[in-house]
Amino acid sequence: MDVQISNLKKYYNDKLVLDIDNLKIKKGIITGIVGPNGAGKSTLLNIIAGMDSDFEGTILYDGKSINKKIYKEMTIVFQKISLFRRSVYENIEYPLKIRGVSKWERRLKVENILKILDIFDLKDKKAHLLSGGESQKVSLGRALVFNPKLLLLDEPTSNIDVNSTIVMEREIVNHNKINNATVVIITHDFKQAKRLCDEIVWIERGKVGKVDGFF
Ligand SMILES: Nc1ncnc2c1ncn2[C@@H]1O[C@H](COP(=O)(O)OP(=O)(O)OP(=O)(O)O)[C@@H](O)[C@H]1O
Repeated sequence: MDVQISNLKKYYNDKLVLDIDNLKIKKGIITGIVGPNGAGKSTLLNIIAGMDSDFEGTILYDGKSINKKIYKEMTIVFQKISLFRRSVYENIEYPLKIRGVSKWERRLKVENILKILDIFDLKDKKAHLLSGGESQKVSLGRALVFNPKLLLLDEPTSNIDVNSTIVMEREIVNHNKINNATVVIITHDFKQAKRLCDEIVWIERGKVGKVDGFF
């Protein structure tokens, strides 16, 4: 899925926090969004995710305005993780449940995700008892489990140790390659951006800037 952003303006209490004339997120690649604190990166990702409709301008997904079908084909992993007060298994199973996937197929998919993200031992643990890093891994699992066409990630490895970062990055890239999925990732880690991303968008004071010579 590609995303075309045109004439986007977003205000918080009369303050213009996003002002983007034209930005295209290309289909089937990993796009990194980088820039200083408070630049508007999370605000932009939330708008793309359809979580915030209070803006001026247009966002088109494969040329269409947001609708229920498009909404079901994408997901966002927030910077501030919000999991249900249920088991890790139930949290990861949820997106499949609401999409009408059968019970046996849900089990297959959830167990596969638990294995590939190396969190099988957390399966029965209550999500509100997880550490920050464990929660981030479960959140990525909950996002990957239904093979979203558009995966939006807001600093997904900010609390993650080196080995788990390798595992998470591997699965983000696998998802992109195997499913030809579009991935957008906000990161403050330039090395991570270089490792993962095919393109970089630099955001500063709500505007898209130049990134010549990044790679
Ligand atoms: N709910 C809100 N109400 C008012 N202002 C907000 C709100 N959310 C964000 N802002 C402001 O909008 C601007 C952009 O914030 P945003 O979180 O998008 O930045 P960011 O680039 O993601 O920053 P960081 O790198 O620190 O996560 C900031 O000035 C922030 O203070």
